[in-house]
Amino acid sequence: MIKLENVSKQYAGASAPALANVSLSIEAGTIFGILGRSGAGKSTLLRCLNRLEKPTQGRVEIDGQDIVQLSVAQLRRQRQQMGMIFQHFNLLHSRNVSDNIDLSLEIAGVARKVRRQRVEAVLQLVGLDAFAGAWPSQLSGGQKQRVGIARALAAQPRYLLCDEATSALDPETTASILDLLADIQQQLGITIVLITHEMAVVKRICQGAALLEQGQLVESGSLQQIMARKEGRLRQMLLQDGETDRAFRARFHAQGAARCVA
Ligand SMILES: Nc1ncnc2c1ncn2[C@@H]1O[C@H](COP(=O)(O)OP(=O)(O)OP(=O)(O)O)[C@@H](O)[C@H]1O
Repeated sequence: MIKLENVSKQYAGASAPALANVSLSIEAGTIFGILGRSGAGKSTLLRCLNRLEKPTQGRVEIDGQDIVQLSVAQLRRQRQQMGMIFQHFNLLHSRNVSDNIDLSLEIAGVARKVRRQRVEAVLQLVGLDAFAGAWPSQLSGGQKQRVGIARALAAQPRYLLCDEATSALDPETTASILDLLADIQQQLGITIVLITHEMAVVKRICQGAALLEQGQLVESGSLQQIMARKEGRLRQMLLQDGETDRAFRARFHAQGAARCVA
């Protein structure tokens, strides 16, 4: 479980905090979406979860341990629990698919035989077993993101952090990557935290969400809790989204939803 308590982040020289007293919980074994406009503090929040950023104040509890207080050695171990995938994939173009995945394992000191088995297993998991020897330049955007996901999973993390993982992809590819993430969550039981500005992403795969605005938390909770708040902003956003479909409304018994849809 992830628990943030009064987390604030003030960047040096910035006139306003990127995060201001944010408190929220993310249940283990769920997919959780972080929503907000550009500059709302989404990336900063995500980076506080793997301590790429150190909060100026507050607690970031991962499985009961406040990671703000960890030593460098403890932090290195903790980071192995946190896989990350990026909007622009961040693959090394001078390495083939297998070697891109293998690199972080090699750096982590994993034995060659174990690395080979892990690379094979994650390539199979993301449906790219036939592409082990391919070069990044030979892959589509969706395939590149599958490599990014495989690379993150090779270290066997308990958490997968996704920074706008589908923003660079067309709608069809986005859907297939989201379904893959949902599938992986089911198969591995990991917790996935994703940044998105698309309500459709939340509706398709998330069990919980949070909305940030100018560094402040507007609202958070499970989708059930969000949909039960009749005046809630997230409920309104979910129902106003053009893609709102019957299945979603039925899932949360959103009476009066039709009224809300433009
Ligand atoms: N390294 C940094 N140094 C100084 N200010 C920063 C830094 N990173 C982010 N900020 C500022 O903090 C605020 C929140 O940025 P952040 O990137 O977390 O927002 P975001 O919601 O992820 O935005 P986007 O969707 O555009 O990526 C913004 O005002 C941004 O300019």
